[in-house]
Amino acid sequence: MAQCRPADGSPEPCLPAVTRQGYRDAMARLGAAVNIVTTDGPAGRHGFTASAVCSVTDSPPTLLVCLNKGSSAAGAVHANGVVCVNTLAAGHEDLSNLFGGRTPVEERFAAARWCRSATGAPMLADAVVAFDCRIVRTVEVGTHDVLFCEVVGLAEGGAQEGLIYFSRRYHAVTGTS
Ligand SMILES: NC(=O)C1=CN([C@@H]2O[C@H](COP(=O)(O)OP(=O)(O)OC[C@H]3O[C@@H](n4cnc5c(N)ncnc54)[C@H](O)[C@@H]3O)[C@@H](O)[C@H]2O)C=CC1
Ligand SMILES: Cc1cc2nc3c(=O)[nH]c(=O)nc-3n(C[C@H](O)[C@H](O)[C@H](O)COP(=O)(O)O)c2cc1C
Repeated sequence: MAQCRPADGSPEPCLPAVTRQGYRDAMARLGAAVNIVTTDGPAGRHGFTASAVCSVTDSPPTLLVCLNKGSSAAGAVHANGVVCVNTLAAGHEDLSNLFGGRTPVEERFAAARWCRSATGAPMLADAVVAFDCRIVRTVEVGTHDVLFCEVVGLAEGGAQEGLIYFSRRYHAVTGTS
């Protein structure tokens, strides 16, 4: 790596200080699947786009979602206590941008077809895969809440191409050889 100096006993740090923008630029190089995380219940329907989603453990099946505390979806997600993580396919780029902010909730949902999952959270009809979840723990870290979500239902779709967000752009990836 260009910034890494040899370990020659020098007291200087090996890497420069990390700024917020530097961190974001670095994270832009870390490709990730794109998901729409939905919720419904007493606090109403909401949803947001999330790339910060990751598997935690398979026993019990648990994934995590990082949710910005300032998101308009945050109140509903916490109050309802359930989410459906809908993993997007190639062709869902516009839907991802709609759920990516500043669009009224009803406009977001009007742009796709949804089913009701067992928890009540909206499940995207043509998702690559959908994880129906109950939020079992929340940990606050800086600007975000890390939601630990126990998966109580699964639905696999038939899409052949997934969607990856890398270098601030969407890329279709194929699962067939
Ligand atoms: N984890 C998050 O909250 C993420 C938020 N976003 C938001 O979506 C919009 C478009 O994203 P980009 O074009 O990739 O722009 P960007 O240049 O702001 O972000 C580059 C990368 O940095 C990370 N990142 C961005 N904002 C972050 C935040 N507040 N907390 C933690 N990590 C963050 C993500 O990995 C993102 O792909 C931005 O407003 C960005 O803040 C995007 C990806 C993840
Ligand atoms: C590709 C992409 C990935 C995103 N990933 C996340 C994420 O992991 N966590 C998060 O809180 N926000 C993420 N966002 C931003 C939220 O989708 C957005 O802030 C959210 O919809 C709230 O906007 P609102 O307050 O206008 O509703 C992402 C946006 C895009 C476009």
